[in-house]
Amino acid sequence: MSVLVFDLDGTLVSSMEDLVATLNAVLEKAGHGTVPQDKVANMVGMGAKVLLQRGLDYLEIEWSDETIIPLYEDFLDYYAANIAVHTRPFDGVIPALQRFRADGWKLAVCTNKTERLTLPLLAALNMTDHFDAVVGGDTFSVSKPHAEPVLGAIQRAGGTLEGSIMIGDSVTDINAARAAGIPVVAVDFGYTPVPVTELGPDRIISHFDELADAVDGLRT
Ligand SMILES: O=C(O)COP(=O)(O)O
Ligand SMILES: [Mg+2]
Repeated sequence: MSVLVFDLDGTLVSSMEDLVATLNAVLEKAGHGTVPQDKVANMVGMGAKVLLQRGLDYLEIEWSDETIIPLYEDFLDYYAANIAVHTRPFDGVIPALQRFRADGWKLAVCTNKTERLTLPLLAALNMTDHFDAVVGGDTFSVSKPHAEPVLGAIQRAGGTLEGSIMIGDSVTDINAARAAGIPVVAVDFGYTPVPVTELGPDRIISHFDELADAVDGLRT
């Protein structure tokens, strides 16, 4: 059976407001000021530690692997306590997941968000049961754009590489899909500094209602 492998932030869920609130709460508490929301959209996709690093770079504050640690712990705590204040699945996501599953697809999440945040977020949004496997940024020793988490998600979902498709919102997802050797559908409403039209995905959709046609087009 083939697997649809979904990215999480910016693909399945609109999480920007909660990510911005968390990032800025942590930075402010440390006396570093805040980052505007439209800038944060370009910083998401490689997990919370990289988000903090990019936020500090934007504010021109020097950081080291060591000075990031307490900020990262604060981030995990604050975000865990405020994980779905504004975060919701994008329009059409849930019915699309239900339809694909009814059609015999296996479904997986492959995100660079750490498992410790991914699992509670999916639970808070009642989305856990839609998936046959959930892979986070720390499930394997490497994260997207490496192939391993994508391949691991397919394997854990009980599917085959053949016929499987990745759905994501950024270059990280597109490169991970390429590395795994599967086609990729990009959503154009996610979080990426470079528009997906410039990243060469196999298909682009603007709404989850378009995913079935995109998937059909990749299978014929
Ligand atoms: O940066 C993150 O926290 C994770 O982002 P992703 O779900 O788009 O992989
Ligand atoms: Mg994403």
